[in-house]
Amino acid sequence: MRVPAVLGLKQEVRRFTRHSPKSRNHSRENLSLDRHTPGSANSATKSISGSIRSVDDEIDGDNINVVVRVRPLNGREVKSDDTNITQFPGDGGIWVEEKTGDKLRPFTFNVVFEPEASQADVLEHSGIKRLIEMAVDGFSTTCFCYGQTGSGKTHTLTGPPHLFQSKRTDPLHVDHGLVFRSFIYLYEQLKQKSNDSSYVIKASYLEIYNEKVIDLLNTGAKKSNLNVRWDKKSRAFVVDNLFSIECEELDDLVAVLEEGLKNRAIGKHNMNEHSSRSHTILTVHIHSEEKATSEDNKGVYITRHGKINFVDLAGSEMTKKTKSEGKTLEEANNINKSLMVLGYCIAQLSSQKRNDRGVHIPYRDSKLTKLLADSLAGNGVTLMIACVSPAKSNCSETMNTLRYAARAKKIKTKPVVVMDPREALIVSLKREVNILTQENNHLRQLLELADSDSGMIMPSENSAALMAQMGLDKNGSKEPLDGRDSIVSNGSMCSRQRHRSSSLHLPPEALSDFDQDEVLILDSENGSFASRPVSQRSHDTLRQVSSLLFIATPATVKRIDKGRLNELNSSTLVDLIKDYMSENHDLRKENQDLFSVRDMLLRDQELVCRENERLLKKLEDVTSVCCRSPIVPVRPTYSAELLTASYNGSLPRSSGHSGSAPDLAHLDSRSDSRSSPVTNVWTNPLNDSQHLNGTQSAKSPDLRKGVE
Ligand SMILES: Nc1ncnc2c1ncn2[C@@H]1O[C@H](COP(=O)(O)OP(=O)(O)OP(=O)(O)O)[C@@H](O)[C@H]1O
Repeated sequence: MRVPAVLGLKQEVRRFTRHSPKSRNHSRENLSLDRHTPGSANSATKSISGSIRSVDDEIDGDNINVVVRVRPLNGREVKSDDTNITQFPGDGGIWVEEKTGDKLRPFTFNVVFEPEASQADVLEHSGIKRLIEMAVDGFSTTCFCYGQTGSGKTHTLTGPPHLFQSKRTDPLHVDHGLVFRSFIYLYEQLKQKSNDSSYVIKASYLEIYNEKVIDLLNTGAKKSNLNVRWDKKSRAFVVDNLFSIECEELDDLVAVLEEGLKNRAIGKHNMNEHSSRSHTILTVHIHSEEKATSEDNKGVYITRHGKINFVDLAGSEMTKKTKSEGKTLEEANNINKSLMVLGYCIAQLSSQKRNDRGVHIPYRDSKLTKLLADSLAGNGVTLMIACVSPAKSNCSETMNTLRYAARAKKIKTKPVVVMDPREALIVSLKREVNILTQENNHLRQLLELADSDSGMIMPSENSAALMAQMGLDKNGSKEPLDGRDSIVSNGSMCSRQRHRSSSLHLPPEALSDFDQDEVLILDSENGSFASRPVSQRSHDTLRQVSSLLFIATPATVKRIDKGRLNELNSSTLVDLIKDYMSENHDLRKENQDLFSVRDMLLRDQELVCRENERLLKKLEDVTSVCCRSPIVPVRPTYSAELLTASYNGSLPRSSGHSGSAPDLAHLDSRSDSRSSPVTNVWTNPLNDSQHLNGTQSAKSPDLRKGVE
């Protein structure tokens, strides 16, 4: 479904699909994380015993969320009789046996996935779903996989290499990784959103190979090194000239993934047949536009720019073990160097000293850390998946990874919603106008300009004479007032004081009795002045108004001896009242100016909206002629198949797939496992007493060392 929508000021090529937000659980401009618990994830969590502690439940404020995935022993390790050194006590714990017979080293994370955990489990319980939801809501989010070479990072993110190598990818394959599954979840989310919102999805894919940034979607520019620079406006590092492909449908996004996987640098070494020789960052940008519904922002369209980065880091390597030589050795050195900088940044960010001033985080020391800077300690939300091998032969690497991960867990970020600056300004100005309008009303009340008997200035003999002298009618008004700004009624007339020391000719002693934050009210009975307090808030507001409209701020309020006002001569009183009248006039003008600012903003916005509508119509014409990026290859349609029902739920047996029939056997087995409480998920040997007493006895960890 494609419907033109009203947009902000972007001149980009856009296509729109309207979706409906059913529940917006995150406060949009809230800086802290909401604890969102998607029902499905939660119910699944409950059915799984053992070493899972869902991030959904346990998220630690705005700390980086860290989960660990332990891969199964691989063929080579099994062949060489390598042993498993990891144990899973439950509750996000993992124990590692550093030396045979030695005490176990305990670590705790948000979630630990045991070797039997499936790819679907990682989607359900890693917290990635919440990240996607937050990205849809305008947050900048990142999921990155970290670990030694061959520990399963690429497997976790994109699945085994053969998955996308065949001509026709099976969209229902159980081995599909987190990225593919997240794409489906993302489009499901968008589909559920209301008609009030429109979304544009764009994707870019880059790799950092030997410290060169290469666009994986722009094969024309053969491996040219893109420039990474600091962007003042977005206050982040950006890559110049990176291709960004608009993805109207799930298929487009999958095509981007395929294209990137095809072009990324893969090598072979002793520990991995398909080793990633570069770090890759796949970014999905989610531009959303929603009509504001709150009273304050009615009529305003709020644009948000959320994104989700999937970062597949190349694995750290012991070159002795991998037996790297020549080109592979050079790659390994570069990989290790950038990972070392990343590790150093993580250590600095997590250290207590960070709160001290002057702690330097060396983001600039590598392209990887530059591009991850915002995810690590900026305004984003981050999920780290630490991948480890359970094999004894990889013990030191596993310990290193877990130590890194434990450090990363301590890093705090400050998530914020990224809004279009212009729209953010409109929203904040509207809010300000609203506050000022209220404040003006409040001030009027304070000044008793509304219908009020007390403190009202009824022309007494004295004042009537004075007013006649000033050419005022008995209402104290010189000119007719418009309805909206009428601030004089029932013959009342008063004002607050402003800078008028020069125009007032009051004797100094007459000013001594008044507090600074008071206004003068002329008493109708005896023609004398009485003081009324002005709140601090009113003063603040006056200051705000002044700064908005460039009007001088009242600095102080004069002190006047009310008892001696009657002693003032009539010309002084005339001056005083004239001054109040001009003050009154100023107030009215201020009010008018505020209204015109608001009207101007609304008019401006209206124009922008119309212009956008026009551009959209044009774009509709253009996109109907050329609706696919030439970079993205045409591929079979996943969308119809996968989005008609949840990937994890039951899909219809008859599908609109143009190619071969989907592998429903996989699907069935998955559905079966879901419906049964006994899932094919990791089990916790320690929760299972039989297991405990049987072959796999868990040793008690050396708790004196403390949980990391
Ligand atoms: N959880 C798992 N279940 C089954 N096989 C796995 C799992 N994790 C990894 N593997 C297999 O182990 C091998 C190495 O995994 P992978 O290539 O993902 O490692 P990596 O950490 O990305 O390595 P590198 O850093 O060298 O790229 C692959 O054949 C992969 O399919």
